[in-house]
Amino acid sequence: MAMFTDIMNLHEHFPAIAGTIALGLLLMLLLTGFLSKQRSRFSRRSSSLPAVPGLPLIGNLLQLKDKKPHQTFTMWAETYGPIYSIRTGASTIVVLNSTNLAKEAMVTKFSSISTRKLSNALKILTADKSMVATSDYNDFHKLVKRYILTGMLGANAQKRHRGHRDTMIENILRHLHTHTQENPLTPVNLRQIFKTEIFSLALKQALGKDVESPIYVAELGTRLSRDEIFEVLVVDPMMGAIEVDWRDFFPYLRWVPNKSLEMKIKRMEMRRQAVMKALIEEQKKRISSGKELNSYLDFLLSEGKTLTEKQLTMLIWEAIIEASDTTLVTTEWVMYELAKNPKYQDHLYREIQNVCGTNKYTEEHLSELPYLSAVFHETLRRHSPVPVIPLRYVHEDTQLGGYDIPAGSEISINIYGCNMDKKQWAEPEEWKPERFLDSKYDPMDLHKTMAFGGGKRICAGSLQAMTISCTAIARFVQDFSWSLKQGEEEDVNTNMPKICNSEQAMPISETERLLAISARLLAIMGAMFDTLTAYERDHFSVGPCSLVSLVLQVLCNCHSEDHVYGKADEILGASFIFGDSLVDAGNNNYLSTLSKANIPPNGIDFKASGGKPTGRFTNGRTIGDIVGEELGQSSYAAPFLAPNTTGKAILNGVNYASGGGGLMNATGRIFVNRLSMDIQIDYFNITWKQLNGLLGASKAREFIMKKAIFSITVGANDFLNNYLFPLLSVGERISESPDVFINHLISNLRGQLTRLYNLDARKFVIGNVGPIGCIPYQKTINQINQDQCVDLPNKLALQYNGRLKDLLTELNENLPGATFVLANVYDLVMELITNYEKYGFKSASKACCGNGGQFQGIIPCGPTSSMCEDRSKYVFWDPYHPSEAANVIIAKQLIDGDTRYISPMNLRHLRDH
Ligand code: HEM
Repeated sequence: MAMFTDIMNLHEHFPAIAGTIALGLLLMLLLTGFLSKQRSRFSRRSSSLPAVPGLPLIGNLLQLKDKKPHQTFTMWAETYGPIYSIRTGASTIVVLNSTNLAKEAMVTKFSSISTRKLSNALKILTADKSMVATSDYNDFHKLVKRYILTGMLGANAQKRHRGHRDTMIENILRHLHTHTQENPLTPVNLRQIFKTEIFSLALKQALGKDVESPIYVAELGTRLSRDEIFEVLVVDPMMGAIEVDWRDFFPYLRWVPNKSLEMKIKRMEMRRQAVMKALIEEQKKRISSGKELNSYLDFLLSEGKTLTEKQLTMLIWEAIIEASDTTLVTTEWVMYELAKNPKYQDHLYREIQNVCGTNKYTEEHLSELPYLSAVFHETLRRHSPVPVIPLRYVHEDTQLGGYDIPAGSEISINIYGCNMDKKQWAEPEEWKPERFLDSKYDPMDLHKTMAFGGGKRICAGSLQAMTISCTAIARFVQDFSWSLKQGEEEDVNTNMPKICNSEQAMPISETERLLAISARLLAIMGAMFDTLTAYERDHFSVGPCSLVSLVLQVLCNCHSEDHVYGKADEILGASFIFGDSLVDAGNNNYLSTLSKANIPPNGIDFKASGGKPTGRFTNGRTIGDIVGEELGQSSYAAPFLAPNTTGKAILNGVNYASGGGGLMNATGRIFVNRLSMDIQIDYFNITWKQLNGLLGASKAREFIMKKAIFSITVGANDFLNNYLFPLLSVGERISESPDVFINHLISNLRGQLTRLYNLDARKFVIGNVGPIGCIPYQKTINQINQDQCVDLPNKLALQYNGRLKDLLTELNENLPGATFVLANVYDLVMELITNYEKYGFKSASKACCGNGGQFQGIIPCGPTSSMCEDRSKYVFWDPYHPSEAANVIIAKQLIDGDTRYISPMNLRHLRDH
């Protein structure tokens, strides 16, 4: 179902990808033979199954642009009937829109339609189906579904977790009361409070304990707060699940690499594994000390002896992520409807009063409150949090609704469509709880609608969802009166779930019960069931990761590094290069970013590419290239994100540097995308695992420790594109003094270097920040003279450099076996700028390539820039970066120079150390 989410994004970004589709069409023509075979097979066997007409090759993708897929499916059902087929790229999907057909697929024909179809991203995120919800229906599924029901979600297990639920409800109520007392006129952010508490419940049920203080995650080498853990375990995987991968639509293009996406997902997976491992290890210690709890982990450790460690981790994670969203979303919708309909709210309030009197509602009351149950089910019907069942795959020929459905088709069960079917529901658009008061419904039946699915794959958490949601609703209505902020009503009716920020939350009405509700209208992603929501769309930007770029990656860029300049006396094994645009060798080519250098005349002097741009932000080689070459490395360290940086290629080292990147994650936001140091190290973690696979654990360790140099060139952007750029970036300067900001930088760097040390790095060279007040950009915007530099940036650089020196001394003392070398780039570049003529330069103030102002320092280098005649005579290539000629001089000093510029030893010594 990530496909559906992809569709939405495809349409939002249509103009940007029009060219892509054109190229895609061409490519597809080559594959026509294959396609026609596929289609004829389908049509021969089910000739009369209605099909929604679409475009050649891409099928119905573009038609899904205006609305959410489940709404479009429902609209199509009016024309084509309750069962029809659509095509999304190369896949044929049979869409079911009525309860009878849904039941036929989920119950009667289950044995032929029980496998799951996952997107590429979901395959990685679910460890290839190692969870109840994403596994195929097989012995593993039966076993783990039994585990989750017995250990956590079944009726008996839920009794054992009663205390946690009561605590959760009391905490939420306490927050609401505090809010209304302290901020009686401000709307409350219900979602925020609920989210925190339900995450706490999920952790207690799954692991036995909430995260109360930051925990140390050994594999990430850092402590993470509870909020950060929520991001890693819940938010990131949900975002990852909806990442666009064109190869999901066109599986025959799976040979086309899409490495930046794969790495992004793998990084999420790696971080999630690391956090889960830390959480589980902590609880294992508790268990081995004899303290057992009623947690799912305790249960699995004693009962699930056949599970691998990875499976166990995935099952615990599943229990956390699946509890964290759908129940909250349903409850929020209920409160929205009650706030919108005071008549229904009063009805419910009176029912609760009649049954509970002055006592607080408890779970035991539910069977006596048919209206409460009706409110819950009507909300599930009208606002199903999982509007489309995760795609199922037909693995043997079958029939549905009398039509032949060939093996290989995908089945999409449109729950929303079933619940809006006019033949089954009178006025389905209306939210009318009383429809469920009809005597034909059993008040305690959990499955009055299809919202929880059906058959053998029916939702395992329905009991928990209903218990929590109904208790929360009853207590909210008992204690508060709820109303909507003016104007919200219309918003919701025209736009399905929409998320509002807290300023948009609704005001309270001043009644006795006092009200508090935010009008945050729900954004949902049912239990990883990748239905694109407003929330996801708000947070998700599709880059031009298109067929064009994918194909170009394969045909050009990725081969530009394929040369070997090899030397017989190969001494340095590998350089692992981290940093910013000063050393980026092309990673940003694979990102949707504004910081790119893969346009001419960048790279004009880069021999290995024949003068074509490679993504380096200079005319030739970077310092990293030159150092590797001089020290005998057999080929340049290739960009991590390049598709062919795999297999043995990584034995020459890998370059993780990214234009715009910094020590802080927020640095370089103005460029939209870039790899911060934290991400770069996460990526090295992936390389580390690959090296282990290639060489075996002990050889890999020796190779990394002895044969590899880790160079780090970073920090300038933290000043230029963060601290000194407060309006466009995060604006640290507004809230922090230079001392505090630099403290943060140093503490980040300490953590990052320690992480690399924990991943076996031993030989480090760290560049300090150059004289950033002397670059053509700064000189131009500050309108100073040729021989002047801007004071503040240089002062900040010097202050940081002083602290960096101390940090490296500290690490040299504290991390046994490691050598941290300081590259004094500041003094080196200053020397070049001050005495440029001595080094054969004609200018040290003007950019060779650029435009704007006295120093050509405003517009970066590109095809329309003016370019100097002799590139070897300029210290600066462009408004920010040194020329290759300057890089050569700097690199030579670092390799063989003395302690003025490189200390305590130069890089040749470091290599042989
Ligand atoms: C209102 C809240 C919820 C709704 C509407 C909902 C809906 C669904 C739906 C539609 C399915 C797919 C069924 C299928 O593929 O046929 C499902 C599966 C599942 N749900 Fe829920 N869910 C909710 C809450 C929860 C909670 C709170 C948990 C656990 C804490 C949970 C755990 C699961 C599991 C483990 C499965 C996989 C079952 C299987 O494949 O056999 N759900 N849910």
